[in-house]
Amino acid sequence: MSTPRKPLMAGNWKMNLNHLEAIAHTQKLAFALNDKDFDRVEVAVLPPFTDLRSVQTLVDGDKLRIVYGAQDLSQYDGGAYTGEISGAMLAKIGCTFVLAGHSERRQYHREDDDVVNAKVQAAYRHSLTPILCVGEGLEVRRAGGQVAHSVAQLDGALRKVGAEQAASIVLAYEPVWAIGTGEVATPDDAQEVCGALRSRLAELYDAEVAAGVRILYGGSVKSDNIAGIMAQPDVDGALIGGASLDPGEFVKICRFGELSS
Ligand SMILES: O=C(CO)COP(=O)(O)O
Repeated sequence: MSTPRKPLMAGNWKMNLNHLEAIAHTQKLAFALNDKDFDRVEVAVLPPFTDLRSVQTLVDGDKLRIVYGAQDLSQYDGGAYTGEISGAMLAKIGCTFVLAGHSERRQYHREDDDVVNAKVQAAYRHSLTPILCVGEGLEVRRAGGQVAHSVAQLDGALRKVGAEQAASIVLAYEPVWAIGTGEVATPDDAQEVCGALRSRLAELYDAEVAAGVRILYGGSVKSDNIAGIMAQPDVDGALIGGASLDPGEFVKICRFGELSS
């Protein structure tokens, strides 16, 4: 049976590329993508906040076939929260997606499941699609606790999130030990946790919700390791860090999304 889920390849630029560099990068990306026929994969970029206006201008002006989003949002909707960016601001600038619960936010900014849950709800209040990241560190992996850990993070983030909203979420399994390390999870590792996340969605909601949600893998994805990961039944795309900073390499990875659909 063919999957109804459109593959999604999302480039998380992290804290790289200023707004001028973002213009050059997006133009190269647009040229490479439009050069080929990418119909069956959704391509997203997640630039720093200060780049969003540049990216929006190019995407709108040139009708580019990419969508964009942010790497974080405030759990609050507005007011005296110095330094925060609200979901409303992101929606107004045309964001489709927003990351929630990335391990770097959990680790360096002490975001726990309650904060991640509040951010997921804030995203929905402003019609943004959360890309909810879960994944275990090395200690947990060595102890064999990767499924329990990732499922617990999913449960925490989806508290008070109804079926209609959950149906549109995107999940990303990003084992922390594989992020930026060159250590990529094996296709079986990726499938084990992505499959468990889908089963958990069926328990929390129903089979239809579970079957429709896209689940990405992230962690040292490159064009030479993505094929085996994309071949897994419960992997619907990738969240790409370092390799998304090279437009040629990113487009090559996106091509595997197209091929797998
Ligand atoms: O954290 C990631 C994407 O969100 C993965 O980063 P790398 O692809 O650089 O390992």
